[in-house]
Amino acid sequence: MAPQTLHASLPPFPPVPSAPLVSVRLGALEAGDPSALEALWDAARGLGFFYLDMLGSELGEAIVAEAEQLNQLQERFWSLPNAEKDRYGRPHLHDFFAYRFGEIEEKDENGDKIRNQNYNPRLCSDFQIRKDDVLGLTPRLACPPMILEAQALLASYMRHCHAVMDLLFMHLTTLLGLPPNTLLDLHKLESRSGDHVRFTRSPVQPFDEGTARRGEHTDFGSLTLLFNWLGGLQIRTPDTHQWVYVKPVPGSPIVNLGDAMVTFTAGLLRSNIHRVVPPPPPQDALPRSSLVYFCRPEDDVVLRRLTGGIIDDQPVSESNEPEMTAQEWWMKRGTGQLPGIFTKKGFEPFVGGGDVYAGQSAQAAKAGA
Ligand SMILES: O=C(O)CCC(=O)C(=O)O
Ligand SMILES: [Fe+2]
Repeated sequence: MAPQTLHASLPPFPPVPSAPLVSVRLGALEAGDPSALEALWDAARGLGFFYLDMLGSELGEAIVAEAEQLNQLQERFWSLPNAEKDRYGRPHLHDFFAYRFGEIEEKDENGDKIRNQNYNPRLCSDFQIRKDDVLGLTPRLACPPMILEAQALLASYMRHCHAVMDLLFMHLTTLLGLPPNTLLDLHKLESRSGDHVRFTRSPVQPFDEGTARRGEHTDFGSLTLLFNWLGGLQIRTPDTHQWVYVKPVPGSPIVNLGDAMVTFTAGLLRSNIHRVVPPPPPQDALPRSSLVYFCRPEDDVVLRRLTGGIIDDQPVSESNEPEMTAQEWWMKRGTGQLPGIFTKKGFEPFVGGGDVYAGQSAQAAKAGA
């Protein structure tokens, strides 16, 4: 039986224009169904986003059920007092794997930011739980007792999400004409990597263009598996350049490709820009959460184009940028040290002025996807 999800108990997603994501059935990918592979290939090159329909797959339905449980856990996490959450925040814990929050910037007469924990409402917040901590691959960062108590659930969820990633990597390797296991070998579950689960939270707030722009980003890992229950995620469509909502679909989380896949494939695959804004009415009266699994290349993988298959037919771009390992890349991108935006042409650092989107992406780096 299909797992129950929270969607049905929430106000409905309204009939606003929404992004044309195709739906790919996980069960069909597991069976190697050629039409599902074709849909995966088109989505990976076209929009870089698709729904992954979990229903009818044992693995998929387990993930949906676990995501609901983790969403209940994140409700409890978000209801902790701010002072308690701050114990697990930057900079005490880790520059990237930590609790982070944005605030409405109140300035004093000198233009200095007023820090008043009780007054300034917290804007979008997130909390990261590292795969290597949960699977015992690294000394564990401090975390609230409720997270430790959910160890079995988190470990199972991470293993299950990674199994989905493995399946996608296997098919994408074949579709790209690469030697067997090429992408799998760069993303082994038991190797150290920047994979993590993210809880995100946005309070009820009016739409604000400046805030929306600061959050525009591409994900800088390889593949992302995203559950959300209310609208608010928007992507900018490659053809019309319009921001459009992505409708949450029960049982069908969203998969999107990140910057590493663009680099590995010399621009064949797409990492599309996206952002989170308040949900469309009538969903805007509720705070919004999402649950994200980010899959990144193993820490010591050097980010450069792969050789083989149809990647070899791609033009060679002249770049003087120094090569980085995956770990250097996510650390720099995730902590705002490398503002910029990733496009088909590769990474474009923000140098100021000019492109209307460049300023947004400089700030987007702070969104730390
Ligand atoms: O909350 C969402 O729906 C998307 C979150 C996201 O894009 C991210 O955390 O990178
Ligand atoms: Fe994202």
